[in-house]
Amino acid sequence: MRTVTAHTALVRGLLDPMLAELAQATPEHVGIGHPELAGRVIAIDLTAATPLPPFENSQMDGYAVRHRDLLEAAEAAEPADPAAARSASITLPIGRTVAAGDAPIPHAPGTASPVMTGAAMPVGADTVIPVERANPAHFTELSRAGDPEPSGTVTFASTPPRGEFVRARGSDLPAGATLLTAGTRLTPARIGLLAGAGVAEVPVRVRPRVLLVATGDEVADPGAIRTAGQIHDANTPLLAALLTGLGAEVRTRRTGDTAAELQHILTAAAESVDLIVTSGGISAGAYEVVRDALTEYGVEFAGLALQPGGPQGLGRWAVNGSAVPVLCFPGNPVSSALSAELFVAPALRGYAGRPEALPVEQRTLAHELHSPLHKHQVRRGRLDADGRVHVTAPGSHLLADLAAAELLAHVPVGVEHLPAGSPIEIWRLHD
Ligand SMILES: Nc1nc2c(c(=O)[nH]1)N[C@H]1C(S)=C(S)[C@@H](COP(=O)(O)OP(=O)(O)OC[C@H]3O[C@@H](n4cnc5c(N)ncnc54)[C@H](O)[C@@H]3O)O[C@H]1N2
Ligand code: MOO
Repeated sequence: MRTVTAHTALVRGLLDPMLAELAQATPEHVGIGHPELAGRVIAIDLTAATPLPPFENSQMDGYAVRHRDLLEAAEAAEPADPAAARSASITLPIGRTVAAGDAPIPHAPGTASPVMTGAAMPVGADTVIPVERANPAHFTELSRAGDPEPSGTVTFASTPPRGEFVRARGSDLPAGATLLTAGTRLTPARIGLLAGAGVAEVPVRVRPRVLLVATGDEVADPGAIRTAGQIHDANTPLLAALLTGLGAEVRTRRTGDTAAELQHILTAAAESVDLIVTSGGISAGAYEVVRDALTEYGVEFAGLALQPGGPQGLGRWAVNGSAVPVLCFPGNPVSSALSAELFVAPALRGYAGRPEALPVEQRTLAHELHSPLHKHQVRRGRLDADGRVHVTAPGSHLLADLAAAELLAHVPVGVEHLPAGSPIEIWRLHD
């Protein structure tokens, strides 16, 4: 039996060169507001064309002043005592108002210009005093460019530090600085950064295109069961959701137990996909459509020291000059889901700029368990209130237990029995 480690290396030998090639492919350009941008991966290093913020602006609704004017007015009020001057109240004439979105205006020296949060600092002013620290503590006169000259005054109780509440041009990022490097996954905050920097179209890595083919005469569409003995297709929706969540662009097909039909599907799709994944039809039965259809094309089938997920196939669909990697998963839903998690997910996470592995923890078993001696067993389970691991039955048809699971518990090869209280490695699901 092949070990999980050996099979993983063979799968990565197929997936890694394919993904490396995709990472170098011509990037796709996705609009900055497109809902599908989140989770995509930057294809090339991006730099800031302008500084962020692009102009000096106010951090508060308040009065823009020249700090020197405050100092001079305070000294005039308390000429003999510099300490008293710092806390002397100062009255200035009100200047022109500037609102967010207005073009920058000149600041008349010796005045206090009403300024709103985000508005360009009046040119010549260097400090902002929030309106609630002024007297009156609300705006009394707002006179924008083109309005009649303002005539009132405003009083400040003391002199703030120079530059207070002014956001300097480039204080977030200077022009030419790196916004994001190639390979970075787009989180909401990173999308916000690109948008703030004025990037309209984002060059992202193309998504791996995966053809998913579920097989089996017994497998039917939702609501389409016509005879006893048929079951609903759980694997296609499950694997499609899993692979889509990993960043793949998934297309799906279903076929019965006729090898020629499966061969036809694969040949038709081979030119337009980067990976083929099949489910079912690979074990020891009489009607193993995947094994029958792919063996003659050099796809190799092996038994792994793994449960669930024992039977696996791997190779390339090499027809008409294409050589698309093919992975064949067992038909049981839990087996195919775990096969995808163990063998495909790490590579796709890496391509998507995420940590390859699920979060790993060492925990304690709440109860005893048994495992096949010569296989690596992966059990599904949950943590109790004390953080101990409870696992469910090992059957690979148990979809409800998989759906309720929050962890995978690993029992290594060579272990047949673990008593309650044993240490056990778990992988956290739902990252
Ligand atoms: N004599 C032996 N029989 C089996 C062995 C073995 O070593 N010797 N291995 C068992 C193990 S382990 C697994 S896993 C399965 C794998 O079988 P296949 O990959 O050939 O898959 P199928 O036989 O087509 O299906 C297995 C099981 O899963 C159901 N299934 C299939 N497709 C779907 C789907 N799309 N949605 C929901 N359920 C699906 C199918 O009806 C079967 O019940 O073989 C064991 N047998
Ligand atoms: O290996 Mo199978 O996947 O146990 O059910």
